[in-house]
Amino acid sequence: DKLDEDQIKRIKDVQRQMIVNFSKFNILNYWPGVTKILLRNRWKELFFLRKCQEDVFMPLIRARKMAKEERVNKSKEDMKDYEDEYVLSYVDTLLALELPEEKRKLTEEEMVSLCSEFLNAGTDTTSTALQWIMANLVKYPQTQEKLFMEIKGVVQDGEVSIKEEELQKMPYLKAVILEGLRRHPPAHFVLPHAVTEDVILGKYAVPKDATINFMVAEMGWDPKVWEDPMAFKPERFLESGGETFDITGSREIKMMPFGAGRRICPGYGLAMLHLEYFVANLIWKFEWKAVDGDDVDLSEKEEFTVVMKNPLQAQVCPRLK
Ligand code: HEM
Repeated sequence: DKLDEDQIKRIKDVQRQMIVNFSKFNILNYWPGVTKILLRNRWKELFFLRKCQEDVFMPLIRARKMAKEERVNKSKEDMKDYEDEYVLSYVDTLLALELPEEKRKLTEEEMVSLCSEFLNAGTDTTSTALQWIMANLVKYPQTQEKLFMEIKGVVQDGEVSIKEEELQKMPYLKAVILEGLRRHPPAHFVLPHAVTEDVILGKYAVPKDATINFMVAEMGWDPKVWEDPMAFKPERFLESGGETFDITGSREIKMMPFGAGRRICPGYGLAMLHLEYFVANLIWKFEWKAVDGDDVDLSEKEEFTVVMKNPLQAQVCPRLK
């Protein structure tokens, strides 16, 4: 059932290749007819990587399909239901899916694309956000200290790791995460959207089917909405009189690191939980300091997400005796 280290490494390597080449391949979306001639070699590279992805994912998808068939047959033979004894995976949900309008199942190629999207969307985003947040906690030691003191007030001395329930008692932690997502949203744009009919939006006419997008990062940095927007100040999220900030934008949209509305990131709850859990534990267990003479460079670089141009380097000292 579980993947071995070698299989995990193969998935990681092929996904990493896709991510680091993402901007390079993105341009192929525009005028494919023209780029197929002008950027022939880039297309070749993309097809080669895609083939590698299929070689890695397809055997795993097929194995899952076979396991399901075997289970169904065994259930029939033994007149017993085995479904409860088995952990449902993302691939199982894809195998069961029937497209309602087209009345068909997904092809293996579509499943490979969805698995790839799910893996990248669910890991690269969160790890990028985590790195940006930790970089700010290294750059601003007073913020790190304030967070540590909050954690200390909630967690018993000597407790090895922080539990999920304890995170709910840490408003400053949540403010640090929100400020990280506002100041450094991993996605500076959402996925391409389209309007289903001609609309007038403000002063602009948006024709049916036109691709539209949102400038996620710029929204979070808008000086008309945020005071001193380029500064890292988690306190701004504590000033709302105890009301929790609505990250889904259902009341008002002041920032939208996960998008908003019907196509909002389906993993936002998990991502918030992961970020709170990792940041709290990393700060509870270690003191994070800048490497001597290093001022923590917050320059950006675009990959699949917008990452730190110079990845964080820090001195990490255990706090627990
Ligand atoms: C800090 C972490 C994350 C950030 C900043 C983030 C951000 C986003 C954004 C901006 C979108 C596009 C929304 C739109 O087009 O309107 C998106 C889509 C998506 N995200 Fe996340 N995400 C994060 C974590 C996750 C996690 C943990 C998962 C899964 C476990 C996930 C799965 C997805 C998927 C599958 C989509 C595509 C949804 C669709 O096509 O409608 N994301 N995410």
